[in-house]
This record gives sequence, C-alpha cells and structure tokens, in this order.
Amino acid sequence: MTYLKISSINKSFGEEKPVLMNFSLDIDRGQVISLVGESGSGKSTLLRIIAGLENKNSGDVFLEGEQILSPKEKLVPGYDEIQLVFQEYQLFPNSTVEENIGRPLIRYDKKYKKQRIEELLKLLNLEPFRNKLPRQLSGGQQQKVAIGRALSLEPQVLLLDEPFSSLDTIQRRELIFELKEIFQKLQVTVVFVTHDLDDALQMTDSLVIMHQGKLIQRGSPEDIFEKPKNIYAAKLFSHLNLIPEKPKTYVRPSDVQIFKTTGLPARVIEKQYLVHYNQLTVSLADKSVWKVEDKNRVFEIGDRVKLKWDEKKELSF
Ligand SMILES: Nc1ncnc2c1ncn2[C@@H]1O[C@H](COP(=O)(O)OP(=O)(O)OP(=O)(O)O)[C@@H](O)[C@H]1O
Repeated sequence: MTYLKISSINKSFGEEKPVLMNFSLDIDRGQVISLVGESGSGKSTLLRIIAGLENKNSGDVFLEGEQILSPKEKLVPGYDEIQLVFQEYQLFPNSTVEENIGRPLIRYDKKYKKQRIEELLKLLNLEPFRNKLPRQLSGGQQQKVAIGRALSLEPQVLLLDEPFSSLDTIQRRELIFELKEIFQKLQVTVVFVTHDLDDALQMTDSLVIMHQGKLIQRGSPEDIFEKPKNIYAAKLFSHLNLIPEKPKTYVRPSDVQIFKTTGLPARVIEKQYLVHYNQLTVSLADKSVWKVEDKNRVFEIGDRVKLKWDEKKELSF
C-alpha cells in the first residue's frame, strides 16, 4: 500500500482557470521529496489539500489507506498527523521559544508536554534560546521554532511551504543541512515545496517538477537534467541555447565547448565573472544570442570564437 497517495486532484477557485489538474503523486514512508514549481503553479494549494485544510473539486488523498477529509467533510479541519509549516513563521510574538514549541500540546499531560519540548529543543539545537522571544532570534532560528512546533504533535507527514524564502543564502544552506539530519533521525515523511531548484537539490535528490497545476516530471536531478520532459523542466536547471536551423532543439551552456578554429562562428559581446567560470554572451551569424561557459577565463569581449557540442547533448521538445 502506498504510504501517502495523492490521486487525481482537480481544484479551481470559482470560475478561475484550474489551479490543480489531475495531480497524482505517491510518496513512500520516510521519504523527503522536493516539489519545485514557479510562483502560482499551485504548490501551496496542493499542500493545503494534502493537509485536509482546503476543499477540492475531485480526487483523493490517502495516508496509509485512510482517506484525508476536506474541511467540508470534517468538523475541525486538518490532522495532527499532517503538519504544515509556512514561509512566515507565524510564531506567537509574546511567547518564548519553549512556549511556542509547546503550544499545540496544550491539552496534553503536563509531564509529557515538558518531556516533548525538551526533546525538540535538543533536536533542533534550540536549548540556549528556550527563554527568548521570536524577535530576539535570527530568521533561521525562528523557522526552526516553527518546525519544532509542527513536530511537537509527532506528525507522520511534514509539509514545508517555501520555509526558507525569508532567509539569506548562508542561513538557508545551514538550516537545510541541519534539517536533513533531523528528518532522517525522525523518519518523518517530508514534502518540501520551493521555487528554488538549488534549495531543492540541497535538501534531497528526489524531485517533483510542477508547472501550471500539473505534475511535469518526477525523478532524480540527473534524470531530469539529462532527459527533461518539457522545456519548463529543462530551463529550471540552466539557460537553453536554441540551435540555428534545428527547430525546438537546444543545447545547454555547460555542454558547449569554445574553440578558436572550427565550429559554429560567434562573437563575444558580454563577459560575466561567475564563481566557477566566466559566462560569455555570444552573438551568432543569424544575430541570435547564446550563453556559453569559459571555464579557463581566456576570452574577452570582441573575440571571435567557434562553438561545438556533442549532438547527444541536444534537447528537442
Ligand atoms: N483562496 C483562494 N482564492 C482564489 N484563488 C486562489 C486562492 N488560493 C490560491 N489561489 C490562486 O491559485 C493559484 C495557485 O496559487 P498557489 O498559492 O497554490 O500557488 P503557489 O505555487 O504556491 O504559488 P506561491 O509560491 O506564489 O505561493 C494562484 O493563481 C492563486 O491566485
């Protein structure tokens, strides 16, 4: 039996264009998957439906074979077993870290509550901050408190909706690194939603690509990079250069080699220093513009270059 089964979900808000179209996804227990899609592709709506917090037009969600009911089918919407964490931490500003984490346990036995809070403070390395208020913490620490609060009810499934959007790159990398270990320790099933492919790749090697309410592709980064199902999935990984006289056929900048003598003629019109290479913008004879990578940093603006690539690396849609 599939652990978390999302089956043929359709959702529209009123007369608007559908937000989710026949969306299906099976997730194994303990799996951490990243769901990547641009803003407005329906990611938050999908998470809310999985959590039982949003009505759907059709389709079903099952957790271990048990149907997840929508708000219109359940008196108190949502489930303790499935917790949603948002981009805005939504912490109680006048409560301490400890109190925020313990908040969902308000009706639980006092001894259990204390013990669970201690476990989570330790797990999340938040012990030194237990008496601090949210405003006294960094963005990354605040997000950890929000995740701690979601974990307090010992959920089986954690849904993270763009949880790192307010953090800078270094904070994100550190938090992702820490969380990966925690999720593994807890064996919790995680759906991590993001528009940022880099964050997704840092978190897991199990990707789901979503576009305009539809699941486009599921697989490892290597699979999707090498055999993207459509141009949207391909472009998530890099810029694409359109090959002259080959309609709808592209090559990635990283697959183009730059020579001085033979190949497709081009002229360097722009040079950008990036961490691992100089990114060159080159103009072809037909006036089209390509991006290529000068790994040895030898070419300058105005240079005439020749471009070559392996035909096997071409992507056609
Ligand atoms: N309650 C609502 N009423 C009407 N339209 C809505 C509602 N919630 C979401 N939408 C619309 O549904 C579409 C998908 O929104 P959703 O938030 O699910 O996308 P998303 O991929 O999570 O985007 P973002 O990353 O910007 O949050 C958008 O066009 C949005 O305007």
